[in-house]
Parts: sequence; C-alpha cells; structure tokens
Amino acid sequence: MPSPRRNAEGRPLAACAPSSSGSPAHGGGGGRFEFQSLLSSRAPGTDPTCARLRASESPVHRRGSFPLAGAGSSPALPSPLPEEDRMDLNPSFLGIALRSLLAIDLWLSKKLGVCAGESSSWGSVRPLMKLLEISGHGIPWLLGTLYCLSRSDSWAGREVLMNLLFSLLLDLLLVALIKGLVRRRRPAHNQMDMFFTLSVDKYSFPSGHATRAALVSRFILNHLVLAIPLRVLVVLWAFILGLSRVMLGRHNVTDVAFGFFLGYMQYSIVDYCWLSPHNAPVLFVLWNQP
Ligand SMILES: CC(C)=CCC/C(C)=C/CC/C(C)=C/COP(=O)(O)O
Repeated sequence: MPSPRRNAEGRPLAACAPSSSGSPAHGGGGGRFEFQSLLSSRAPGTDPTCARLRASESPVHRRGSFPLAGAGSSPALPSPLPEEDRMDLNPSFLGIALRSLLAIDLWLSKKLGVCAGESSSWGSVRPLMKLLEISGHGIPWLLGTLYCLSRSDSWAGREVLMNLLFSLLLDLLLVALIKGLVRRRRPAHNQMDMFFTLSVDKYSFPSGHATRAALVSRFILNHLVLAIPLRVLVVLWAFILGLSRVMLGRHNVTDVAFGFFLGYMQYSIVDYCWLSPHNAPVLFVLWNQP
C-alpha cells in the first residue's frame, strides 16, 4: 500500500487536504499540482496547507491585519484582534438592545399581520382596512386641500389650508428621503397591492400613513374648533390607521411607531415656520389671482 504523502515535518497531507480526492474545493486533480507547488515553496517548520486554508477562512486575515501565521518562525501565538473585530465579537449593550428590539418587532409585526391576505385569520376585515388606507393616502389629502383652498373665501381659512398643503408636501418629502436612505424592505407577508405608490414606497421605514396621520390630526386639533367627540374621533382615526398598517402586513411596528413620532415632530416644524400673509405675502397674493 502506498504511504500517504507527507509535508516537510513528515505529517500526512491528508490531515488537511486530500491529495487525490479531486474535490472541486481543492481544485480537483488539476489543482493538486498548484497546491503542491505551494507546499514546496514554503519554509520548513510550517504546515502551509493548513496555514493557507486557515488564513483564507479567517476574516482577520482577509483584511490583511497580520502576517501569515508561522511564516518562517516558531508557531505563532494568536495576535490580538483588530479593534473592529473585537467590537464584532463583543457587541455593545446598545447593539444587543437594538437586535433584541428588531427581533421583537419582527415577531410582533408578524403576529399582528392578521389581514395581510384574504386567507389570513382576519382576512374578511381586509377591505375595511384598505378603506382606512385610502383615508390616510397622500393623494386624497392633497387633492382635498387644493379643492378647499380653491373654494375658501376667507383669509384665515386660506392661511390654514396653505399651511396644511405645505405640511403635506413636507411630509411627502421627508418620508421619501428617509425611506430612500434607510431602505428597509416591507414585511415578507405584505401583498404589494397598494393604491398609487411612489418608487420609494417599496420601502417601509417610516410608515407614510402613520406620519400623515400624526401630522394631520395634530394640525386639525390645533386649528379647527371641534367638539370633544370629534376630537376623540380624530385621535382614534390616527391610531387605528397606524394599527391597520401592521394588520395589513404593510409595515413592522417600529415603522409605524417612528412614523407617529416623525409626524408629530413635523407639525412642530410647520408651526415654527407658519406661513402667513406677513412672512410669505407672495404665496397669498398669487393664490388670490383670478
Ligand atoms: C405631489 C405628489 C408627488 C404626490 C404623490 C402622492 C403619493 C403617491 C403619495 C404616496 C402615499 C403612499 C402610498 C405612502 C406609503 O405609505 P406607507 O404607510 O405604506 O409608507
């Protein structure tokens, strides 16, 4: 029986790589010669076959952070890992907290996605949820505001509506910007059958419906004189609209939660930059042109 081929130290080569298995991973029969020429060019005292395999597997080595183990010297002690790898191996408390939050988010969103399809457990409520979806869509809100502006015959009314229009446009812009930057995919169980979307709407973070719901409801509560039951209804609409996004499977819970926060903050921006005939006379004069 032929004895196995050995390296410079006399250890059988088969311990790391079969010399004649023809495995594609090792280059097959043709690759063997290349492999052997590598062996013969190595310094004695190393097992270059193993060293080379280990080196190519090691993420540290892939970045070229330390020289080939044992190249021409005594067996190398493990070098300290570079800073970024140490951070990978020992994620910070914040990292662990974020990963846990993400896991809970995905799990909860999947659980709550009870109207994601017709065959889902609450599939029969899906048409109602889709009606709610339209009630928070950008197009009806933009068209409705423009229509009311065209019909408004008081300066005060026009001022409020002009600012509502500005809010809606600011919201569309900010949501599109964040969606484009974050690029979080919609949940896998979502059916992409939404009414009139923009290209960034294939992304889910943040929920545009949730931002609009929070922004518009805060706007209405601050600028319309409404009876208490109607005020409660406005808040309920915003909350149920946000919930329906998760139930329809359109969003994860964090998309909606951040959407509410963003919408709330957007109103603060609008309030701060409130447009009036004093600070933006051009807008108001232009609108009044026949
Ligand atoms: C003037 C202009 C660019 C109007 C576009 C209005 C429009 C298509 C808004 C998109 C509304 C939408 C489908 C948002 C997505 O909401 P998510 O809650 O699914 O993020």
